[in-house]
Amino acid sequence: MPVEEFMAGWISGALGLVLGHPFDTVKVRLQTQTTYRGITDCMVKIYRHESLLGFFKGMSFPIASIAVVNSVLFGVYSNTLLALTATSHQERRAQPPSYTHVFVAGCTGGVLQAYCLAPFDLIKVRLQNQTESRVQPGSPQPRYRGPVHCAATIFQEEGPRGLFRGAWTLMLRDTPTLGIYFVTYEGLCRQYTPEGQNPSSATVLVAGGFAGIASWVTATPLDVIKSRMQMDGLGPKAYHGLLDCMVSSFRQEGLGVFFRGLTINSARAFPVNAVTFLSYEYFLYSWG
Ligand SMILES: CN(C)C(=N)NCCC[C@H](N)C(=O)O
Repeated sequence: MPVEEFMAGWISGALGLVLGHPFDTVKVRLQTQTTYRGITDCMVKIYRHESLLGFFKGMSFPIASIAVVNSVLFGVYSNTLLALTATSHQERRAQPPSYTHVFVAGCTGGVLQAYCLAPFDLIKVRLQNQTESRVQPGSPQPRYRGPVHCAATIFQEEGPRGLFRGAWTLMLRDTPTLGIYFVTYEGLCRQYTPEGQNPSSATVLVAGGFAGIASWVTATPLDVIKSRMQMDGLGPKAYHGLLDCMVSSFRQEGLGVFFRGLTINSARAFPVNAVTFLSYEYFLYSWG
């Protein structure tokens, strides 16, 4: 099993993550809290109350976890394509796989990465939703002191299964959307690259960016529900499951609730995934 794909997936994921984390914090706040009037209001309030550090809350853990998550995604994707088409990454430019194979491989990567991502994502969302200031003396102590304390507290208060709160929704979100992610990337690369050649860096950047947007636009409705289910372990339970969360969010806030964070998700997706794909292709090319 080629391990380069796993390594390249890890490093490229980490680069994309640092770039996109401030956008991600704003998105999570907009999806789960009703105190903000929009993206600008949310950004101004975070900056005033929590300083620049507020945008980077909950980032240390994803940096560690991206090693697992992104390497699983790209490694499983590429190795599934290898199993389906018997072509390696280098051979695929001359013998491109069918879009059905690309979609199936993307979905397979999506299921497995969602399973690994679930506890890390839960901790990230809980930490991002703490609005207490770290820099103002005398302000109230946040519930979680950091990622390890957060994991231990969830384990104690909500049990081991608590660490997988929202995992099904995450899997439903990621399985088809990661198929869409890789199909969009492949489609755009093929469209703008002469047959048999490798795509240029500009093509990889644009195709990666649009792959990110296409997948996040389709992922946003379940992303909102996933974030709400993850926050539901705190205090009295508001939802009896995924369907109940969808129905009661719709009843209380209308159809628009499923598109909360869509703009910020798309704005974040372009640079993050442009950098992710560019560095992924670069590492595979230089190690190849
Ligand atoms: C729609 N979904 C779930 C994705 N496209 N997932 C792939 C993750 C890529 C990158 N780390 C990111 O966070 O955008």
